[in-house]
Formats: sequence, C-alpha cells, structure tokens
Amino acid sequence: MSGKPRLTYFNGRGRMEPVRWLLAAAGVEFEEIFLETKEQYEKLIKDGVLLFQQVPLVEIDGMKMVQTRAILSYIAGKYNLYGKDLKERAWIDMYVEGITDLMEMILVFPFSPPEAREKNLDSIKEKATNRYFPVFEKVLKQHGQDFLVGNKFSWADVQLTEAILAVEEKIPAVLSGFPQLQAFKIRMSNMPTIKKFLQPGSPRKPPPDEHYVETVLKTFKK
Ligand SMILES: N[C@@H](CCC(=O)N[C@@H](CSCc1ccccc1I)C(=O)NCC(=O)O)C(=O)O
Repeated sequence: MSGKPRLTYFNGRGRMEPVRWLLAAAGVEFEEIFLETKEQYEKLIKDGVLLFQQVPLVEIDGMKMVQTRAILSYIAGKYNLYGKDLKERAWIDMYVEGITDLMEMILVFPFSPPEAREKNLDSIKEKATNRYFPVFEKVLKQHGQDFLVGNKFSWADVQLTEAILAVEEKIPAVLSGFPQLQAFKIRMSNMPTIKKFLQPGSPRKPPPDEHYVETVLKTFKK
C-alpha cells in the first residue's frame, strides 16, 4: 500500500477530473485504476466497494469514498483548501456548486445526440457568459484580490480554473469580456502545482473522445 490516494474511474475526465485537479493543486500524488470493462465494474459491485454501485471511487486514509462532492469536500478540508471559518467555507461551497452546475453541462455534452450538439453548445456558452463567469468577474473586481475567498488559495479557485479551461476548449473567446478572469487564469496557471498539472505527461485527462463515450456506455449497458 503506497499511502497515496487511489482513484478508480474511467481513463477520462467525467466526474473524476475535479478530484484530479484538487489533489494535484494540493501537491498530492495519487494512483489511478482505470475502469474499462463491464466485468471490471461488476466485480467492483460484487466486492462491495461501491456504496451506491457508482464511480468515482477514491480510496483515501483507509476509506473507500464515493460521491464526488463528499470526496472533494474531504480533500479540501484535509489540505486546508476550505477557508478559515464557517462563512468562508459557505462561500466556497456556493462558488463550487455554481461552477459544478456549469461543469455538468460540459460533462454530459459528449453524450449529446448529434442533432442536439449545436443547441447544447450554445447553452454552455450562454450560461458561462451570462450566469456564471460574471459572478466571478465581479468578485475578483470588488475584492481586488488574487483569490475568490479570504484572499487565500482555495478549492473554489481550483474549480474555477478547471471550468475556465474546459469552457475555453469549446468556446476559445469565452473570456473576451472578462479581464479579471483572464488575469485570474494566468495567475492560477502559473501556481507551481497547477503549472505542473497542466504540463504534458501529468494525470490530467484530455477532452472526452468517442472511445471514452463508448467505454462509459458499454460499461453501464444493462
Ligand atoms: N452523485 C454521484 C453520481 C455518480 C455517477 O453518476 N456515476 C456514474 C459514472 S459517471 C458517468 C456519467 C454519468 C452521467 C453523465 C456523464 C457521465 I461520464 C455511474 O457510476 N453510473 C452507474 C450507475 O449509476 O449505475 C457522484 O457525484 O459521484
């Protein structure tokens, strides 16, 4: 047992990518087990390691954690990325949940039927531009600080950085009206642990492709 957290999920972003980002931002190395077949998934269920028969699964500190939000909260608390008090934690929770709503649209996009892809992409652009990114542009402008909460690096900063890069992959000019977010992205991308995670060869996963979608669908096919 290496003592490192062990992540079990597909070899792709999905619901595990925010966990990879947060561990990497905290400077924590981890191991990965990739789910590739239905048989593998069924064995995990048979062995009773998936509380609700779902992945992500993160084995950490002797626990077999499931439920992405619970996993992320535990990691944020463990590595002091969850604010200095209850109110800062509440703001981090609000920001993270809002960003998660945006990221859910990106998560399901590769599974869209061809005829819905253009509409779904327009919806991602509309929500990012008019609902989510304006909130963080205003927070950074009003606080005049480097980070979203308590002027200290937190889970919220990590999640927003991941979201900005993910949306830019689909809509390259999405930050054109958000100068604060442009500067924030550069600052975060230059933080040593995040800079390392953005380098080739890191555990960061590429955008989902057809093979990833097919693997997920065939693994869960009843
Ligand atoms: N609330 C859980 C949801 C986990 C979840 O939906 N896991 C999926 C894999 S992510 C896959 C997924 C699911 C929806 C959209 C995109 C993607 I990628 C699963 O195990 N499904 C099997 C089942 O529920 O029987 C969490 O946040 O961890």
